[in-house]
Amino acid sequence: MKLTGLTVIGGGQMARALVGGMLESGCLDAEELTVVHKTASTGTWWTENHPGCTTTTDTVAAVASAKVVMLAVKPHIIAEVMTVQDEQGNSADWNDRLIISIAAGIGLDSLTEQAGHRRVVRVMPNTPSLVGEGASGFCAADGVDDDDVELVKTMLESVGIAAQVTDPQMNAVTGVSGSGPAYVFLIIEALADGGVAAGLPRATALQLATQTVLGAAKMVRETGEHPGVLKDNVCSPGGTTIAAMSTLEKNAVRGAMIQAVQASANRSRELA
Ligand SMILES: NC(=O)C1=CN([C@@H]2O[C@H](COP(=O)(O)OP(=O)(O)OC[C@H]3O[C@@H](n4cnc5c(N)ncnc54)[C@H](O)[C@@H]3O)[C@@H](O)[C@H]2O)C=CC1
Ligand SMILES: O=C(O)[C@@H]1CCC=N1
Repeated sequence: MKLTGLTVIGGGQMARALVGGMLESGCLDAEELTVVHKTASTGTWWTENHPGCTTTTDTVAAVASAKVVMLAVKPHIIAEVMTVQDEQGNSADWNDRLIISIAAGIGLDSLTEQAGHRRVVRVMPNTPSLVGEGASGFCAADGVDDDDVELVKTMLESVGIAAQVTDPQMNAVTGVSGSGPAYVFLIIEALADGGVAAGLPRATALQLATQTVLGAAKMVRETGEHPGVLKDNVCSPGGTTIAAMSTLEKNAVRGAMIQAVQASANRSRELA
C-alpha cells in the first residue's frame, strides 16, 4: 500500500526521520508529499534532500490539498496550527482528512476537539525510523476505520515496528521508545568513554560500543530469550562481567533507567 496526498506540518527532526524513512522505504513518493515549514532553511532542506516534494508556508492550502495530514510541530504549537488562517482569513478545513499527530502529550480528546471530527490518530514514533528501525506506538479515535488503521500501520511498519495501544498508554510509549533512543545514545557514548578510559583509541571504542548495543538488541529480538537469561550467559563465574554488573547495580543503573522512563512519561502527561 502506498501513501498518497500527505501533508506534513512541521519539517523538523522527527518529520525528517519518520517521513525520510517512509520515502526511503518506498511507502511514499516525494511527489505525494507536501511539507509546511516555518523557516526558509527547513524548506530548503526538504527540497534538497527529497527532490520532487512540495514545500510551502501556506498551511491552509496544504491542508486543502491533502488526504492525510501529519502534525509534526512541537506540542505547544498544535493549537496554533489547528486554528491557523490564511491572508484572506480562511481557516484550514480539517474535514474529510485523516489527521495523524506525532506530538508528545496531546491526547485524542484534545486533537479530535480541535479537528472538529474523530478521524484522528495519535502516533509516538522515534528517530531510528530514519534507518528503518523505528519503534512506534499509536492509538486511534473512534472515527478511524479499519482502512485508516491499516494505512497508519503500513506507514509505521515501513520504517520499523508499530504497536497499537490505548490513549493513556501513549505516555508510557513516549517514556520507553519515543525518548528511548536518547538513553541508548547516552549508553553508547558512555561505553565508548569507558573504552577510552581503559586505553582504547576513541574510534575503536565507539565502533565496539555501537556494535555491542546493536548485537545485544538483535539477540533479544531474534532468540526470544529473556534479557536476564542472556545477561546471565555473559557473566562467567568469578569473571569480568559479574564484577562490572556488581558496579552497575551499586550505582543503581537499573533504577535510574526505570526513573528515566517514568520522568519522560510524566512530562508527556504534563504537556497535555
Ligand atoms: N524528536 C523526537 O525524537 C520525537 C519528537 N516527537 C514529536 O514530534 C514533534 C516535533 O518534534 P521535533 O521534530 O523534535 O521538533 P523540531 O523543533 O525539530 O521540529 C518542529 C518544526 O516545526 C516547525 N514549526 C513551528 N511552527 C510551525 C508552524 N506554525 N507551521 C509549520 N512548521 C512549524 C519548526 O520550525 C520546526 O522545524 C513534537 O511534537 C514532538 O513531541 C515525537 C517522537 C519523537
Ligand atoms: O523530547 C521530546 O519531547 C520528544 C518526544 C519524544 C522524544 N522527543
